[in-house]
Amino acid sequence: MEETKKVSLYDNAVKQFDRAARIMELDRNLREVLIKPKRELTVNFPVRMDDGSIKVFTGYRVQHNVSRGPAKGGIRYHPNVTLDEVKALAFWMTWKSAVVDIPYGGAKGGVTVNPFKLSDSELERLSRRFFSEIQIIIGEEKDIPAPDVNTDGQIMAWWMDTYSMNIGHTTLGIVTGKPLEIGGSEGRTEATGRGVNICIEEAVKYLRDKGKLNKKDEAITVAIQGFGNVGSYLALTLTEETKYRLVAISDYSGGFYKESGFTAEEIRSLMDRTKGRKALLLDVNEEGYKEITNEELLKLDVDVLAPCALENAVNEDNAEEIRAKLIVEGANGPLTPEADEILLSKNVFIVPDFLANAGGVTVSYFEWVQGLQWNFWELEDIRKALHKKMKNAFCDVAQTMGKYEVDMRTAAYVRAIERVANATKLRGIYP
Ligand SMILES: NC(=O)C1=CN([C@@H]2O[C@H](COP(=O)(O)OP(=O)(O)OC[C@H]3O[C@@H](n4cnc5c(N)ncnc54)[C@H](O)[C@@H]3O)[C@@H](O)[C@H]2O)C=CC1
Ligand SMILES: O=C(O)CCC(=O)C(=O)O
Repeated sequence: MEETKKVSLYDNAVKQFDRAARIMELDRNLREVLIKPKRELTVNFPVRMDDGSIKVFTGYRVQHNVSRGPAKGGIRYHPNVTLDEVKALAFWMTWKSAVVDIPYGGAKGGVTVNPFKLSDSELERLSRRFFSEIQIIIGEEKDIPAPDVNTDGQIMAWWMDTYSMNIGHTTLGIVTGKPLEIGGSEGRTEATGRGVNICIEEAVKYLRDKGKLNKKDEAITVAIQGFGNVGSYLALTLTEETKYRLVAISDYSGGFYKESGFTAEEIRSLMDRTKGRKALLLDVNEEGYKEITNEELLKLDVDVLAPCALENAVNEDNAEEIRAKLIVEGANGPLTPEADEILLSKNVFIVPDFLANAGGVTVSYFEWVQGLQWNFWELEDIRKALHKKMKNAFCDVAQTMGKYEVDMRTAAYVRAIERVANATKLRGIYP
């Protein structure tokens, strides 16, 4: 039987880095320093199940780079989590923090588990045990976890409580994405989706200025894959503005198409009804919407496609059939390098993940600063500060595109690598 080689997400991420490294003529030794993760921790840990049996789970925390500040990044619970995936996600976190210029390095974590197969008490025991296991490398000035796929405010609360109990006092700065009642920040839950929205706005302006998007009075049509934290808040913020027509949404179970566009009220209602469950949109059984598959959604004739679910959604098998003019990556790694190449050759404008979805880590940074000071800000101030950060980063990267005549992903790497490389050299790690 022919053996198929599994594609490494981390190797794919390094390929993206290398394209930028070549263009900026990055020193080869410095490249070695910058691509390698600093620390990789694997933990196998027991959890008592409700029936009294013990199950051993595997989890990871990878700190990719800490030159510009503490390691920072979410932790996901998913059956397909591997060390390779977590390494790639940690790698992207480094460039994400750098491209929006917040003083963090990059980290990511994951537990290989299907959380929907656990009871609430099993989920709590797994969460608390896992967090204790990784406590040897985390800390409010060392490495600060946050939510990601299938982890939410409740899990952040358990993690914060576990760490605080273990060290003997409440430590708000150990985790971000916490509920408001226990030191969370206004605006964190919506932040990633809102940040993606800001990038769509800036990209539409950019394309209009360049004469590449000729729609004037008509609404911009959008399709969103994924209706979790990122996708649902992107949907909500877009439908609150008349300049967009959100025509398609989806989740793991499939999607809905609505030619006239979803209203904010409909999105709010879908969010309420799918909250805390597997987010199975199709269970909602809505009237007046057409059911579509995820593949159909990706190939819709829309102005903007926002993949906000998992990695590799757009790949060499479907990239040719993508019809959107603008792709704004809400998820981490939703396009394979092969898809990227095909789409660029078709002149599709792509706002890369580590810029497009940096709103989450930006407001996490605000939450961390507030938590360290025990002093909390108003929602309006958070939204304003987020908007400023995202817009500045977008414009900075757009300028770099012009300077080097490259695509936006490569330009974003160039800006991010410049910052991390400078920090590395200044600190003297590089001889
Ligand atoms: N939560 C955050 O603040 C941030 C998340 N991200 C990234 O955004 C992506 C989504 O994360 P969240 O929204 O937080 O996760 P989530 O767990 O809240 O939602 C994930 C969504 O994707 C859907 N989904 C899962 N597998 C799918 C498939 N095969 N096809 C279609 N839909 C599928 C799920 O049904 C759910 O609607 C991930 O790549 C994550 O790393 C990036 C930056 C920050
Ligand atoms: O909020 C954070 O610290 C990081 C969120 C995250 O994991 C990501 O941006 O991919």
